[in-house]
Formats: sequence, structure tokens, C-alpha cells
Amino acid sequence: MTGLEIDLSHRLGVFQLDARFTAKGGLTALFGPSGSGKSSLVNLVAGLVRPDRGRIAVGDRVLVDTEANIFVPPHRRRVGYVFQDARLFPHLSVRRNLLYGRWFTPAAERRGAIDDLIDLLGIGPLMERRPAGLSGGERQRVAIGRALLASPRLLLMDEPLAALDDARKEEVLPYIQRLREGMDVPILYVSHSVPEVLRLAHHLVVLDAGRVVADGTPEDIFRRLDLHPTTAELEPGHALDTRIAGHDERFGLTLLDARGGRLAIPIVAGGIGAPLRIRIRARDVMISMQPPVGLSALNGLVARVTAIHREGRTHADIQLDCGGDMLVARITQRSLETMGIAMGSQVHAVIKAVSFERDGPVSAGTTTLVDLG
Ligand SMILES: Nc1ncnc2c1ncn2[C@@H]1O[C@H](COP(=O)(O)OP(=O)(O)OP(=O)(O)O)[C@@H](O)[C@H]1O
Repeated sequence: MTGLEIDLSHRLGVFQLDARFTAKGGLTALFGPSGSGKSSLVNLVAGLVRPDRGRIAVGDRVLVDTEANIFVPPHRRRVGYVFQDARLFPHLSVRRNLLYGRWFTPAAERRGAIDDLIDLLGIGPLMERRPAGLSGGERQRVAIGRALLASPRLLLMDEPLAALDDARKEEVLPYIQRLREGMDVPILYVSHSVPEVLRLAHHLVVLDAGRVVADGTPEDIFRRLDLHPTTAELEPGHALDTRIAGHDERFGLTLLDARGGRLAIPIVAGGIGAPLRIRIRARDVMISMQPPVGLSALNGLVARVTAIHREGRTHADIQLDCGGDMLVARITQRSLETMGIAMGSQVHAVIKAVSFERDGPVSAGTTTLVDLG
């Protein structure tokens, strides 16, 4: 896989960006609150801005090295872009929009047969249509195709799904998933969405006030309680990798095996053994000191408290180890004290089998993220 190396310092007015990370390849998500420096970093990588100091390399190709006085201009960087809005040419058919990027690529460097790409993105039936007649999701798939046909060495995707509704997002996500597996082009992907990052990113870089505050796998980073003010734009949650253990047709439930025990959730499609990744938000997890009895919640996992993080005056995030799977429960600091919860306490994590936000088809061999709550 083609890796990505970034080590940049740059001052913009009073804002100082100091970003350093390396990614082995695949999809690297840039995540962070508004104003943390994501767009500034993307502009530096694209070559729109020349950094005060630093180095950028894609594979063995150095795009910037201030010490060696290397600065490859933007048009020679071979960086593909996909923005929030597709920015297609309205007067050109899909086919001509796709071919547009290719004209700027020297023939010897054109990679990837166009037909394969059309198949990968499922845009074959759209080729003679104009952008105005396409759905938002279709337009975004064409925009991705156009960026890739220019044979980029790096693909920058700046919130490519942010302008789409949930159904359109669902339509485009599997294509981005396929892309990151099927092409050896590293992707730098800016996102504000936790589910999107969990689903797509091999590697996650969290920026806050111009600095990299965390860098690693999404699972590890979202689990870190100290980062929650930055990583949880909604609230903390955690992803559990489970497998479908069976379905209870009578009550409309699907049973899942997690490492910490069995969970029941509203029924989803999928064969026995199919992997399913679920995100359980911290507010959907209760803590009980005794095994739950006389409660309507369907899921109780034995757990041990492995971290406590007080959030302001009112809330506390409690990290729970459920047989190797980590969950976070958000409770009040009053409960924390009155229940005597401490590091190492043996407790029970109680999760309500609440409704799904999304009920997409699940097929064996794929991992689907389902939000509970
Ligand atoms: N040309 C500039 N001159 C001065 N300050 C700038 C300039 N460009 C950006 N900044 C500042 O740099 C900081 C980072 O902005 P940036 O747009 O990179 O953040 P972001 O993480 O992409 O935010 P968002 O998620 O809102 O797009 C902000 O405080 C912004 O005001």
C-alpha cells in the first residue's frame, strides 16, 4: 500500500498548525471540531498553500520538503479532489464529465481502465445523462469517478457525504468502502461524522487547535475518554464488533454475540455468523451494581470499570470492560458517588434494545455499522 507522510508547521494569522503523522495507506480520516485546522491541512497537502516548514510525501514521492527546497506545484501533484458538492459541469454528460479529468493526465500515467471504474461506482446506466437529472448520491459517485480517472496518487475527500441525506449517504458509502479496498490510492478524508469514520477509516487523525491530539485506529481513539470533548461531537459511544447468533422472528429481535455476552437488538437482515458492528451510545448504557432483575432492558453484560472521566460538574463517562469489549456509560456524578463506583468495580452494563436509526441489509462477510438509539 502507498503510504502518506505529513509533517507540517504553518502559521495563518494567529492560528498555528503543527501536524505530524504517517499513515500506511488506505483511508485516513481527519477529524476535529470546527476551526481545528482540517481544511488548512488539506490546502497544504493540495499545494494551494506553501508551508512555513515541513515535508509531505506520498509513497516515495516527495511533494514538499522545505529543507531540501522542494515544492511541487498543485497542478503537478496528481491529487484528486472530491468536495461536499459534486461540482460537475452542468452542460456535459456524465461520460464527458468523467473524461474531463483524464485529458490532463499524460497517456503513460493513465491508470485504471475506465470500464472497471464505472463498474466499481455503479454509474454505467448514467453515462449519457446530464448532472441536473441525477440524484445527489449519483452525482457524488460521478464526482469520485472523475477524480479517480485523472489517475491521482492521492485522493482528498472533504466531507463528501455531508450534503447528502441519510438514504443517499447509505447509497454512496459502500462505493467508498470498495474504493479504499480496490485501489492503491491513499485517501485523506475530512469528516465530522463518527459513524462515517468508524465505517470507513483505517486510520484516524484527530486535530484540535491545530495539533494532532490522537492518531491511530478509530476504535482505539473513540474509546479514549480523555478525548471525548474532541471526538464526540454528539456524545461518546463505542463500536462493538459482533456476529449474528440468530433471529427471534416472533418478537422481531436479532441476537448478537459480542465478546462480553449476548445482545438482543431489533431485527436486522443477515445470516447466522454475519459480522455486524454496532455503535452503542454512552447515554444508552446504564450501570447496575447487581445483575438486572425486573427491568425491561434486554441486555445485561458483566463489566469492570476501567476508567472514569468527569465531564464538567454533572456528567461522568465510565469506561467498561465487558469481557474484552469496551463500552462507555454516561451517568451523573451524583450516581457515581452514591453508587460508590470506582476503578475496578464489578458492575453490570445494561443496554436497552432500542430502535435502529438504520436497518440496512447485512450480508455475510461485510461489516455494517448500526446505530442504536
Ligand atoms: N488565511 C487565513 N488567515 C488567518 N487565519 C486563517 C486563515 N485560514 C484559516 N485561518 C484560521 O485557521 C483556523 C483553522 O481553520 P480551518 O478552516 O483549517 O479549520 P477546519 O478544521 O477545517 O474547520 P471547519 O470544520 O469549520 O471547516 C481557524 O481559526 C481559521 O480562522
